[in-house]
Amino acid sequence: MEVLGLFSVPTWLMVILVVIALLLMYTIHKQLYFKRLEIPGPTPIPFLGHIHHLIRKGVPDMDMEMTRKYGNCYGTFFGNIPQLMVTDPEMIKQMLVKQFSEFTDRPKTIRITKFFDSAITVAQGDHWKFLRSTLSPTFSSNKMRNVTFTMDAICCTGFGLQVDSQSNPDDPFIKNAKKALNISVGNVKFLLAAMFPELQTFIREIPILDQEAVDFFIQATKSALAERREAKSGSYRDFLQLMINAHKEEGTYADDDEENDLRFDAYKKRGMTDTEVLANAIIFFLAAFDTTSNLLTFASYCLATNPDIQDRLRTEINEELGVSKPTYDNVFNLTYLDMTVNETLRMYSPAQRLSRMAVLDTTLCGVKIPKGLDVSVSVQSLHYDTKYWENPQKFDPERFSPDNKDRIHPFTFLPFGGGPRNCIGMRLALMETKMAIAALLQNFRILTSPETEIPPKIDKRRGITRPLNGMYLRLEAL
Ligand code: HEM
Repeated sequence: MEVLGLFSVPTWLMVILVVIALLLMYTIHKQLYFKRLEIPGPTPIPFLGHIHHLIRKGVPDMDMEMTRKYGNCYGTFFGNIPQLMVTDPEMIKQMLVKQFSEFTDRPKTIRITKFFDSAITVAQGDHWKFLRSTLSPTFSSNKMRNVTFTMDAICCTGFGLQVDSQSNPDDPFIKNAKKALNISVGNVKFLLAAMFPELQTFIREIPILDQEAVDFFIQATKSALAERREAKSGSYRDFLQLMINAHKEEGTYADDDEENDLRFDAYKKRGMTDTEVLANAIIFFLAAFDTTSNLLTFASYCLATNPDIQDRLRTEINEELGVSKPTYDNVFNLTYLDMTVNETLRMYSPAQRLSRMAVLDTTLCGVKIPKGLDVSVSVQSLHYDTKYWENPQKFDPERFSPDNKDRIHPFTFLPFGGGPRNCIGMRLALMETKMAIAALLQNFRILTSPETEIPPKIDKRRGITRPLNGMYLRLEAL
């Protein structure tokens, strides 16, 4: 093929060059998104955006570095998908609470599977509203009074199954929970979806969760469901039963394939489908297990490395509880325990980001936000910002004392998110963690060992803050 009559290029080469040029124009157009909105941010790499930073540094470190460089509101790219990062407390309050109706949904940056579209964490609009109002009663204080420690509690509140995580670390529930959460982003379909978001309509399944483990939970929940339906007894009081009741009450049980009316009333009428029951049972389990167990791990580490704080906490527990077992009611009266858990959540927040999506064109404190934009909050940047926390690297429960608590700048401490779409399991998580710490300190002294990593290295490639090399501590019986 002649080019401008000057030289000739083989047709196949010409086609390749044109395709490359078109692809470059595509990615440049996508990545000029924040320039068009006049929002600052680091220069993205064509197609990858800032994925390379995420892989190299992990979410918390990347967010902190970028916040230092670009301030409280800047744009980044996950592939070609724009993400607005916000750490301004006023903007966060507007988005999570005051303008909630404009930010009701989480972004579906990458659609994992159709199956998980039915999960409360992912569901949108009226569908989410229906799921949230159906599932919320599970976490009433009466329910909380009847449960015990993390894995057992979640299996018990969620599935009505007996799991003994304390004495059997090989329990299939534990093994599969750990496996399911080994989320991998180095997957070709996942990267393609990030580079060409439009392809997501065609790429229906992006298996970033371990499918074998997900199948394990699907089977476990199906058996629990079948058992309930056969037994027809009203003795179960967990959330699986609540979900089953949700469609029994209304009588009109919908087919999973049926196209449902998106109005809230229509959802209420049709009750929950089998897929919704299954997806939510699994999501509750996954959302609950790793977060709570890591909070407990880091709380134990903080107490082991701060023996004076541990002694003061034990004194409070002994004075208030004596030899009584920790319960829902008595642990929530322990002020210093609350301060210690909050400070652990500040330093080692299991959740690293909160995300919302604009459901319409709007503005947030004067910043123009187009419909569909992912707006994310970096929890770690907020929790370590020297503007709000003096000497943030220091473990200091006094920050949360009754005297100091009121001085904490609102919307700078967000371990459980905020607004109507905050963590539905917050009370359960706090109760389990506080009961576990109280029981531990009544019976043991928590000590470091020669293997304890101080400070612990954090696994940066996971969505949840956890120690990279496990946590080695010693327990000395009292
Ligand atoms: C220390 C433990 C936990 C932490 C730090 C934590 C943190 C969070 C955070 C930050 C969010 C996002 C909130 C937002 O976007 O504003 C969230 C959502 C959620 N959490 Fe938790 N969580 C914990 C334990 C649990 C437990 C025990 C359960 C259930 C048994 C649970 C179930 C959920 C669900 C279902 C959502 C989505 C809520 C919705 O979209 O309506 N979490 N959690």
